[in-house]
Parts: sequence; C-alpha cells; structure tokens
Amino acid sequence: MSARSIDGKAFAATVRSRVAEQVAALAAHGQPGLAVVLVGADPASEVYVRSKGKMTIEVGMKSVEHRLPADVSEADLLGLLAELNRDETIHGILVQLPLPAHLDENQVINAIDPAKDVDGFHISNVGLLGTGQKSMVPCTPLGCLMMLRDYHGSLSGLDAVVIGRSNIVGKPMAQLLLKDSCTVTIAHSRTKNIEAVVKRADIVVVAVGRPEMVKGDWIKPGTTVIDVGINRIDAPGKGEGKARLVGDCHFDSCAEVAGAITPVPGGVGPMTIACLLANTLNAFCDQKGLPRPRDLAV
Ligand SMILES: NC(=O)C1=CN([C@@H]2O[C@H](COP(=O)(O)OP(=O)(O)OC[C@H]3O[C@@H](n4cnc5c(N)ncnc54)[C@H](OP(=O)(O)O)[C@@H]3O)[C@@H](O)[C@H]2O)C=CC1
Ligand SMILES: Nc1nc(=O)c2c([nH]1)NC[C@@H]1CN(c3ccc(C(=O)N[C@@H](CCC(=O)O)C(=O)O)cc3)C=[N+]21
Repeated sequence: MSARSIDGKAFAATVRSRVAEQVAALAAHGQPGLAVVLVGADPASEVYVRSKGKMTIEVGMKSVEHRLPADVSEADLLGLLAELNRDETIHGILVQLPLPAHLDENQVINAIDPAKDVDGFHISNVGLLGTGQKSMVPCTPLGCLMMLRDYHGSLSGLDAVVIGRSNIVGKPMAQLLLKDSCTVTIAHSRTKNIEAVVKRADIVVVAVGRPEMVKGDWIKPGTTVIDVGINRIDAPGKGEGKARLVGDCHFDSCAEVAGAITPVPGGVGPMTIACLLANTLNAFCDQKGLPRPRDLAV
C-alpha cells in the first residue's frame, strides 16, 4: 500500500470535541436537542441510530428517538413531525432513510421545518445550497468535503469525479465540490466507459452501494479516493451469519495507486455522524439568533 489512509475516525473525534466545547460554551442559551425518527426495524439503521444517540449525549446535547412501526400511516408520521417542529427543546430532526415503500419520501422530508432539517434534504435547503446561500449541508458530503480540504488545502481547479447521483450523497457532493471550484463530473449507472472517466480524476468520491466496484486500475496514480459505500458482505472466516463491512472501492488495489484513500469502516461513516452533530449545533445557533461557530462553518 502506498496511499495515505485518511483517518476519518480520528478526524470525527476532533470535530465532535469542538462541538462539545461549543455546546458547553453556549449552555446559557439552552441545550441543543436532536430527534431521530426511525420507521420500521432495519438492522443496519439500528446500529447507526444507536451510535448517533450515544454520540449526541457525549457532546452534551439532548437526544430523542422515535421508533414507529413499519406500517405507520403517513398521517401519523406527519403528525409526529409537526409536533417536533413545534417543540422548542428540539433543534434538529432526522428521519432515517429509506422509508417503507407506502410512505412518500419527498412529502415526509418536506414536512420538516427547514431550520431543523439537519440532514439538509428539505427542498429549500437543497435550493439554498445550489444557489450558494447559507443552508443546512447534507452530513455525508460535508464530511467528505472536510477530509478533502484537510488533505489538499485548496481544491480549486482539481478534476473531481463523483460516482452516484442520489439526492443524499452524489448530487450534494457535486454541489460542494463545484462551490470549491473543482471541475466536476457526475458518473452513474448509465455512464459510458466509466473507467476512463474515473481515470481523469484528481479526486474520486464513490457513493454507489456496490461492494468493491472501483478497482485500482481505474485510478490515476496519486488520486484521492473517498469511499462512501457501506456494504455488509458475508465473512466466511468469521463464522455462520457473520458479516463484514466493505466500501464501494476495492481497498487494497486502490490503495496501491491512490495518493490517499478513506477506509471502510473508519472513513466517511464517523464523519457523517460528527457533521450531523455540527449541523445540530448550527441549527441551534440559527434558531437562537446566534452566529454559527466559526470553526464549524462551511
Ligand atoms: N458513510 C455514510 O455515511 C453513508 C454511506 N452511504 C452508502 O453509500 C452508498 C450509496 O448510497 P446512496 O447514494 O444512498 O445510494 P443510491 O442507491 O440512492 O444511489 C446509488 C447511485 O449509484 C449509481 N450506480 C449504481 N450502480 C452503478 C454502477 N454499476 N456504475 C455506476 N454507478 C452506479 C446509481 O446510478 P443511477 O442513478 O443511474 O441508478 C445511483 O446514482 C451505499 O453503500 C450507502 O450505504 C449512504 C449514506 C451515508
Ligand atoms: N436521513 C438519513 N440520513 C443519513 O445520513 C443516513 C440515513 N438517513 N440512512 C442511512 C445512511 C447511512 N449512514 C451512515 C452513517 C454512519 C455510518 C458509520 O458510522 N459507519 C461506521 C461503521 C458502523 C458499523 O460498524 O456498522 C464506519 O463506517 O466506520 C454508517 C452509515 C447515514 N445515513
């Protein structure tokens, strides 16, 4: 391996400690509160929700979880969101995605007060980000951007390829890279000759959901590879029913040629949670009429 492995776990711990300091410093104004809404019992979501709850409390915030049955009606879910929108002890609301098929995801997301939309998925936050105005920035792309800025300093003029065009990762990632003056290409399942597209990139962000899809021979020597993928695959060595986590990049072959690469686990995942807490603090400051803490600003 010649690439530097970017330690998202350590970086995230630093971000969380900065958030904790600010939470303590702002205690006179109240305690930031984050509500997580989980519909149904998806085992992968369970892990994520548990670790969010634990870290929210660790930074000194209030953590609330609402677990609704998988067959909850849209009216009941919208009713809960209206209640959380009104609740003055709650400054951030996250509805864990994906939702069961009978619920309209857009309808649900757009029912969250945009000021409390710490995922940055509400149509008004998407529009604000796209037009370069102050907004809530989606946590996963924000975490990727923080690691890229930390490693490169300026991103200006770099060729960036984002693989994946989802509303939660690919599209907002491309917006953030464009804002930092990268030349941005978005690749997806219909992209022709994707390997050649990726080969041009100085930065590759991969958010596809296909285990180990991107191989080392797709990567230009020295490129920075950000692997967003979280895939659970069978781990035969670990015993019956055991799984291990892998990214969307084949780590060993990519690390041979890349300049830097994020591992899975320990890369983008922990940064996502740290950015969620940073967004909750920003939302608290916005709602209290306080300036956002400078070292958390995008
Ligand atoms: N670390 C973290 O914090 C987070 C990790 N994730 C992980 O990131 C991954 C992506 O998540 P998400 O964006 O929600 O996924 P989606 O399934 O919503 O989007 C996947 C994207 O990948 C594209 N794609 C699929 N197959 C290919 C292919 N063979 N070649 C090129 N592009 C392809 C799709 O293209 P098309 O649009 O044409 O179908 C689509 O745009 C998942 O593994 C998820 O678990 C997600 C969120 C947070
Ligand atoms: N409204 C909404 N917002 C999200 O941000 C959101 C979502 N829904 N649905 C699911 C995806 C996925 N996601 C992860 C966040 C952290 C880790 C994480 O911390 N991963 C650890 C490992 C955890 C483990 O062992 O499973 C790591 O990569 O090191 C993983 C996945 C956020 N998402």
